[in-house]
Amino acid sequence: MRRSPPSFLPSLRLSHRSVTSLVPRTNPVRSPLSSLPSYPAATTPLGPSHNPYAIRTMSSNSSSAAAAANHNPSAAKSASLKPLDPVEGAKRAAAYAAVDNHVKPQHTVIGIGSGSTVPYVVERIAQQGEAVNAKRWFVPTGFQSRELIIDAGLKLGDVDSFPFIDVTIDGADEVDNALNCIKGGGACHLREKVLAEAAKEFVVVADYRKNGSLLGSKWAQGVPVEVAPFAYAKVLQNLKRLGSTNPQLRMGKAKAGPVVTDNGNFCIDAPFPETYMRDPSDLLVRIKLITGVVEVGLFCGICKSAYFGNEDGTITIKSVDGKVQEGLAFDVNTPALK
Ligand SMILES: O=C(CO)[C@H](O)[C@H](O)COP(=O)(O)O
Repeated sequence: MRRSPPSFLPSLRLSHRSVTSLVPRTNPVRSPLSSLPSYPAATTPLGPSHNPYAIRTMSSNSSSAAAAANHNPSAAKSASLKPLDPVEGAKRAAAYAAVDNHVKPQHTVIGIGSGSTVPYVVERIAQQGEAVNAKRWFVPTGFQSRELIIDAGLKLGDVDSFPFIDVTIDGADEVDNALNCIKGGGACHLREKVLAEAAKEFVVVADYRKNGSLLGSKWAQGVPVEVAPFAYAKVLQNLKRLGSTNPQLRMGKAKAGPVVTDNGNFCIDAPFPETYMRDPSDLLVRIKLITGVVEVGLFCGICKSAYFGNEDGTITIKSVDGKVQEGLAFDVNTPALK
């Protein structure tokens, strides 16, 4: 269940945008974080069968310790979280560790990225408790993270109200050793890059499949390129001319026609040969200079730390200074820092 509007409401000066986050919504079952484990999938409008970013557990037992911990953070002290399959478990471990290390009580503006790892970020932040979260604003990178923020009962901000962000945490499709990233697997990379650049610290969370050394070796479908719809055919042509092998307009999965981004644009996936991927900053500039391109899913020189959950339950942390810490033990049942 969503919590009631907090008692600090009258003392805050709220923008019209922000107020919506404090008004209880009529549908109580939108969140993969709080309520979904308690409802059969068939009755959830955006439940696991519809929402690719819903958190998936190994069993459908509704009385999970995770749900209990989400509703009552103190429950996390006495009950263990439900085990997840290795990939989901890796996402959760990475997200929890990153939140514990980078989302501190003094942080009041937090950017929330997109994808299937980010729900665990929001889950861990919610576990930090109402007292600390009441002082914070959360800025989303798109529709999905906006819903996550609202459904977790957190205060929704916008980047035009908060152009300076303390920390943004986001997923990635692939990260190299210099912490360059491919992003945009969910076609959210324009807003994701704005929030990454607006943040004092940009932290990436991902499972082990995203931990690479040469961009494009693990994420083979190409560099996501957001384009103005009317220009897509010309951009496809120019991407080929630039050297992309078979760039494709991204098509919807359960809709006829192209994927339309949160900004009303199209998305092209442009694979490039290894020689191009060896210098992602150079490739980024070349693609961005094509007229009609709105943003490129290459994030170069922005990320400060990347957290990867591993199959064996450990985590790996790569830092921008080149330091790599591997095989770190992390217990997701440790209560969140308050
Ligand atoms: O860039 C993104 C969306 O545009 C996502 O952050 C990226 O696709 C990673 O997603 P996931 O956490 O599901 O692996």
